[in-house]
Amino acid sequence: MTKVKICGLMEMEHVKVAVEVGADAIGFVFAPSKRRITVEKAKELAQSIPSSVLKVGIFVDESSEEIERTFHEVPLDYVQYHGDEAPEFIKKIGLPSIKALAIQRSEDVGSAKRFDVDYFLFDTPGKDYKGGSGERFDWRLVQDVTIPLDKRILAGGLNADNVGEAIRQVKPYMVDVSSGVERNGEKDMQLIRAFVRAVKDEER
Ligand SMILES: O=C(O)c1ccccc1NCC(=O)[C@H](O)[C@H](O)COP(=O)(O)O
Repeated sequence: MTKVKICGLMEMEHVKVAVEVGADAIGFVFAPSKRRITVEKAKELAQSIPSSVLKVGIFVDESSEEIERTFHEVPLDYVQYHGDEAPEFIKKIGLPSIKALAIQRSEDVGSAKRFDVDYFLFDTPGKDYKGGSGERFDWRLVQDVTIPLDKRILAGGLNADNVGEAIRQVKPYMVDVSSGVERNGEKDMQLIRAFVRAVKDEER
């Protein structure tokens, strides 16, 4: 069964509904974004999340000190590197990791081999911020890549209507959504429920 990550949560009611409907991971954005959350707030939300649900911190070219401090203080399960972090930087920090790759051309996936990380997150290049654009990229660009299926997370413009097709085409280990579960720029409980249901309805 494909796993689901709901990203950019900032309110307790949204965390609760995501957990209740069976999200496997929740993402907190600690980078410039309209979804940026403070460490204190993320810590409060994290306390209501059972250990079976992974807590992921999203960082963009942040210092190692700040990443390590946030990881332990929240506490998080994974660090998602969403900027131009070097492979050596990620390796030196040594925390469980996800590297986001902005996919525009097939060559963009090629950089993956430089990284020793737990997962790769394929995303649409950001516009206002580094991620969370709400736009899809061409999924054919990541269909025939050599990255093992169980290391692939698909993101970028997913929603309840297109996630089934995305899973059939890309066969990711996990799908990730932010804009697709928002209405008027705010997370929406019905859309969170609909997204998770759409993923769970789709067998790998
Ligand atoms: O979501 C953000 O605002 C964001 C800002 C800066 C870096 C990363 C960000 N999001 C990371 C995610 O994992 C998003 O879920 C992913 O980019 C997909 O977003 P969307 O296309 O809106 O579903």
